[in-house]
Amino acid sequence: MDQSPPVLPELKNLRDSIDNIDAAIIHMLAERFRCTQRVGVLKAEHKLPPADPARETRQVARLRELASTAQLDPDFAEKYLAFVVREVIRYHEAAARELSEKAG
Ligand SMILES: C=C(O[C@@H]1C=C(C(=O)O)C=C[C@H]1O)C(=O)O
Repeated sequence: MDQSPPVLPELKNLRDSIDNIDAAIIHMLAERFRCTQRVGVLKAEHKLPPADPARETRQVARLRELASTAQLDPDFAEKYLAFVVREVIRYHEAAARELSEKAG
């Protein structure tokens, strides 16, 4: 017999939406990383630095504004961006290393 407590229909509906939203976020992040991978290759080929702090400053301001409008904590939005950008820059550094190793 099923001993688990009954799950309220509203809880199940909310969890279904949460699962859909998480799936959408994963797909969007995958697309974002596809773009940034290509940016990393372009930067390596043109000897541009992996990080662009001026661009990041503009992105932080923009995301904080969007978060405020959407009633999301702007500090959380900024932390999210910093987390993602840190990973992107790691990839860009690796792309630059790979290219310079290939060039010998
Ligand atoms: C993707 C880029 O490289 C880095 C990563 C960024 C990002 O993930 O949004 C933004 C700026 C750069 O530090 C870029 O320069 O556009």
